[in-house]
Amino acid sequence: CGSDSSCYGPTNTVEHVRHVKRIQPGVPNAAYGPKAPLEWGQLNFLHTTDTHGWLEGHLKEQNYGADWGDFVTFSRRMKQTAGNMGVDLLLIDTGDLHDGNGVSDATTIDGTDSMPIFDEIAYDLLTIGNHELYVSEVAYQMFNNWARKWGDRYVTSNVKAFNQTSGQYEYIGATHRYFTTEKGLRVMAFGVLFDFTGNSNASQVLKAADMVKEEWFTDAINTCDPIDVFVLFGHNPVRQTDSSNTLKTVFNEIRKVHPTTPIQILGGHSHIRDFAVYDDNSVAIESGRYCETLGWMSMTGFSSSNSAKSPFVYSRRYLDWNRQTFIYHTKQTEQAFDYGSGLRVTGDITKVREDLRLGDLYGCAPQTYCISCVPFDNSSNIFPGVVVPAVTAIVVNKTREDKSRLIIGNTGAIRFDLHQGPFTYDDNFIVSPFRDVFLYIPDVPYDLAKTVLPKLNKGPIAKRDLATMPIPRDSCTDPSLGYLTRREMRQSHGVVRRQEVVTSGYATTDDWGTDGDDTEHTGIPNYSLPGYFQAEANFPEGKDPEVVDLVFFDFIESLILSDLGANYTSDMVSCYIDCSFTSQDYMLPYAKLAWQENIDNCPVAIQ
Ligand SMILES: O=c1ccn([C@@H]2O[C@H](COP(=O)(O)O)[C@@H](O)[C@H]2O)c(=O)[nH]1
Ligand SMILES: [Zn+2]
Ligand SMILES: [Zn+2]
Repeated sequence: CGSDSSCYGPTNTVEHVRHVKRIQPGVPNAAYGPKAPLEWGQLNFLHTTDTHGWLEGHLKEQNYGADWGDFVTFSRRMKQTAGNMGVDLLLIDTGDLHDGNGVSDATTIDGTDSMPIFDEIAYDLLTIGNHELYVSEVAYQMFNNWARKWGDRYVTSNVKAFNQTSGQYEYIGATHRYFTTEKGLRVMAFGVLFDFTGNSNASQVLKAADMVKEEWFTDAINTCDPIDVFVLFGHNPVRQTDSSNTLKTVFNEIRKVHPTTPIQILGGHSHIRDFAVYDDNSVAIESGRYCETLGWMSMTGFSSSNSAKSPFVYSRRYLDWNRQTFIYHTKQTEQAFDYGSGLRVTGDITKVREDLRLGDLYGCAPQTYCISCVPFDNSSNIFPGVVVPAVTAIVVNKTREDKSRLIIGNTGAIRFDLHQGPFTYDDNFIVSPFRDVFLYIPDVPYDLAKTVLPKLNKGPIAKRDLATMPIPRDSCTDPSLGYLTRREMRQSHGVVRRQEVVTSGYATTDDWGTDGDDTEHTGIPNYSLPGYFQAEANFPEGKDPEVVDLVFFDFIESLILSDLGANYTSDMVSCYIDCSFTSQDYMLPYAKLAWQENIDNCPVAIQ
């Protein structure tokens, strides 16, 4: 039926409107906490993205202190509310489930212990992130276990995995999902990853421009089955930031056939809160990162026969991930909120943390070091304050320790601020989660080696986080807490207490202005940082070395070789300490070396 309007006829025709309308947000509540109840519509969305294993919540930041068990309870209560109101609520995740926390990364294969916890949410739609594709074992875990379990709810429209049995690349999840909501809306969903190229050969990422030419896709958008709304969700920033973004490509193809059918878009990957208006009948939300944010979007405008009667009205909100938020929006009390299911999940997380010994203490960090809350050269910045001294002291090949060395890394490898107080096994993964091997080229002339960092910092970045980071203000110390066990933290700090103050946190500006944050915050300083850092180690005093061992992460090997020029090739590169010594392995020895003062009485700083 192609672009013949009879094919998608009366079920989704809309009157044209000039502007996408929205429900006016409520009047802010003066007290700290959510400002007003959520604006429910006929079709509502709760959105998680880039959780990166933070299922335990943020043990040192009470504003993000809820754990996945709290979210299990919240999501179930919200589904019930939707049922009581006679409206639909879809739960959607847009990928990056690993790399960022001990719960997901302290097992031999990332996700072994965290994925069963993640599975406790009744998601309607999930899609894949790039962090499910760097390591073959992880990609196969998604392909062989979770894609099977999630069935057609796992939509990976442009991602395939190599099936060792058939010898073919096959879609990891479903190509698309056509389904009818409980209230009868007919939904066509596509889940697209950005044009990612850093995957292992266990997977294949189709460029979106090619994906939209696939027969299954043209069939799906030209189907004679009625479509009331498209859900275009993907591991992709909602704002077109660079050419690898694929949402707009797919959006444009849908619009060629369905000029006015609503397209609700949910994105991720750049770790920010954002909301973008695509056209009169299409809006897009992006919901942050690391279980700091839960995204909310609603729309109203379908008639009783599900046909759209424009203008649609929309709302969007970025919820802070804490129990106070969850309790407020479910109209519960602290005592009445929990469900057994949520408490069981909290217990499961505690057990995983104990089994993996994530609370084991390695040092007592004397202060907080952040990634971008102070300038890159400030002594409280994590690069000069921690990363450079740590790699200088720890990344040493004993057989070459007398050599001068330059150690270069991408700043994107450091994923989170390091908080003052106990530095645990978990914090190692929180700060430096990747298993990027330290490689090296021996005896590179220093005059050449010293040109690499400036060249890297002028060239394209092995993408770093765009997200803003919270800074520790109003920190309070509680010396009664020694080790960071989940239970202790929850008892003492798991609940955000209402205070008559506006605290620091996300203050978001998006296409609709500045009223999207569910709880008002004063904002967070966010200094730009270069794409790469460098440490100089064992340099002679007062003069330059003649040659250096040039040490770097395997993640940036190709960039380093291209900056060194044609005389340097990959056969000159080998593992520096050994091939199992990675970016997960230098922080713990450094904590043992540098942060033993106050170790027996290390105060926990809760922000
Ligand atoms: O082995 C790795 C893998 C990734 N990185 C860094 O992470 C970002 C991507 O993270 P998102 O959560 O998808 O934004 C990548 O650009 C690198 O900066 C790494 O350092 N090592
Ligand atoms: Zn991510
Ligand atoms: Zn990503």
